[in-house]
Amino acid sequence: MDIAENLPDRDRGIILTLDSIGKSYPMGEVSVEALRNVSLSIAEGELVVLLGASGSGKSTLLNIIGGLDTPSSGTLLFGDRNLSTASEAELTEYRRHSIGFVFQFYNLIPSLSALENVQLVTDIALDPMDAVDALRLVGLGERMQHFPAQLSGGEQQRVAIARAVAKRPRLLLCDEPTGALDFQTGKIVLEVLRMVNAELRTTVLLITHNASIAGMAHRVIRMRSGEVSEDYRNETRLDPSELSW
Ligand SMILES: Nc1ncnc2c1ncn2[C@@H]1O[C@H](COP(=O)(O)OP(=O)(O)OP(=O)(O)O)[C@@H](O)[C@H]1O
Repeated sequence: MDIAENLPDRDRGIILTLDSIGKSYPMGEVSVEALRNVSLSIAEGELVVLLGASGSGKSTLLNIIGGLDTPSSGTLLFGDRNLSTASEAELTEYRRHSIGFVFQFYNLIPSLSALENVQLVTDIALDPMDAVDALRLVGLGERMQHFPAQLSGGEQQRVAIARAVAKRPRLLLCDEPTGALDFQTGKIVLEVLRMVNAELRTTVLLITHNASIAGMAHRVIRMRSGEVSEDYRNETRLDPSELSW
């Protein structure tokens, strides 16, 4: 199957290639095999939802893709750059410039305003967006001077998304971005991610245990016991407002 099918022509390159990725954690006498023989590639511009039950290996995979952890075996390419043999310094540079992270808990600095939280990143990025533009993009143009405690959970997550996209990463990695949010607020955050993917053309990999979210993806990958158990494209995508759980 052409994994870039339905994508605009300019987005048909492969951004990420995983070949037989394995990850084991030594635990005394035994070791936990968190990932086994994971092979897949992701096309530039795709919005991929990675599903799986707790313990299936989703976060481990995301951490390896994001350069936060290294595989025990196999090869990981970002474009044609081999990350499985990269040094710590190279991985730091990769994380800093190529990857945006959004986690379940927003990790904002409480003593800084929304704008200052985003500026922390734009101050050190190579070719950042204007921090004000990033906050307007996520619909927070009117709340920029607010501190995290003055914002709702959904608004704080939108600040976190603005912070992640402001450095113009090629890949946005989201680990349970709606996990701490109620249904309606979660859908607003998912709409922001859909819009970032559509308008900025940022490749998005979103991991969740919530199978309902799969409907908004170009492509769905399901993990079970450290392996890819399913990998398919949605013929028709749902708008986040049409999702229900
Ligand atoms: N640092 C670690 N040391 C030992 N075992 C680990 C470590 N990190 C993860 N594991 C194990 O690897 C397996 C996969 O964990 P992982 O966190 O990737 O799953 P997950 O699908 O993201 O789960 P969840 O949805 O609960 O976050 C689990 O069995 C977990 O206990």
